[in-house]
Amino acid sequence: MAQSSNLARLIINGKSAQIDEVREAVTALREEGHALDVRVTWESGDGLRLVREAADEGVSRVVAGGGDGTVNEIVAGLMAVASERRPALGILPLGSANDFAHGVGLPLEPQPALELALTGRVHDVDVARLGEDCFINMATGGFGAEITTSTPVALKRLLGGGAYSLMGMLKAWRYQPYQGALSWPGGELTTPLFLLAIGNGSQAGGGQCLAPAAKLDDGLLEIVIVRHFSSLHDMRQLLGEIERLPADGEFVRTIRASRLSFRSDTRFPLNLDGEPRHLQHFEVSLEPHAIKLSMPGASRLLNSPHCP
Ligand SMILES: Nc1ncnc2c1ncn2[C@@H]1O[C@H](COP(=O)(O)OP(=O)(O)OP(=O)(O)O)[C@@H](O)[C@H]1O
Ligand SMILES: [Mg+2]
Repeated sequence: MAQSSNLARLIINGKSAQIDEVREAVTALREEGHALDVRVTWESGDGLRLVREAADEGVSRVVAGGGDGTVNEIVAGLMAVASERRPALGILPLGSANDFAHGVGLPLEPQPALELALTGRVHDVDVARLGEDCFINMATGGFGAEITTSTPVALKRLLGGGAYSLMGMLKAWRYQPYQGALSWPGGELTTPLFLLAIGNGSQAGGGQCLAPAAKLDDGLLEIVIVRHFSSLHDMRQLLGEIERLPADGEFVRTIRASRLSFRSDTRFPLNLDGEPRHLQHFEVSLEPHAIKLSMPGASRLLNSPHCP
């Protein structure tokens, strides 16, 4: 069935299904006349199936209710639907970090968030494919994967402590660099890696803005490659470079490319929109303008933002 309807469907993580403000927001939008129905996930994989069902039933807009992991699964579900039948996407942020929602500049209160998800203007945004997975926000690897899976509070404390505490923690963790061979259109690099961030969106790890120039609609990924270091002196230099993100620094290299190929000597820890993976080899490519996302026109993640 073609998606000509005004049917909207909220697919919500079961963890958040009984929150009073969420129930009130759904009721309020129905009272405004929106045809909104709700499906609840129980476990991993449900989001994928529920998106497929929504598309088969002619739903025109799917709202992902949950954290970054839920958004990731709903996006993967949308990407599995043929583009001409693919519903648009709205987001009701209900996670602990909500990095994608923060980056986009979505409202975080359930009622305004659901209102925007259903009624906002849609913008075509890119989606990254990494093997069988997708990500819409950011993939982080190496130490980046570790920090984006730790809690925002622990991370803030750690980074707030500066180079000395970070060095101590790396020693305590016995952090070993991963040898990475990277190539992209126009360049290649083989280096011991401390951190890799591949941004379609800009922030991960509970507010860490690792790819500040990334845009969702420019057909490019902002890729930040951080080389490993061995002394406190090097680490200070590295932290300084991370602040500035030079194109070709001593430790930090920042690239904008539509694809990236990566190979390591062991399985490399990766985190895709908050979902952990371990891969020795991967290819990332971008599918331009793959999803219609309901978002503020003035979002700083749009290449050509426009006010409503
Ligand atoms: N009913 C449920 N209870 C618990 N977990 C669920 C349920 N339904 C789905 N999941 C799992 O929850 C994960 C997604 O969680 P999500 O990212 O939405 O929340 P979060 O981790 O709390 O938020 P954030 O990523 O912002 O910290 C997925 O891996 C999914 O498999
Ligand atoms: Mg981009």
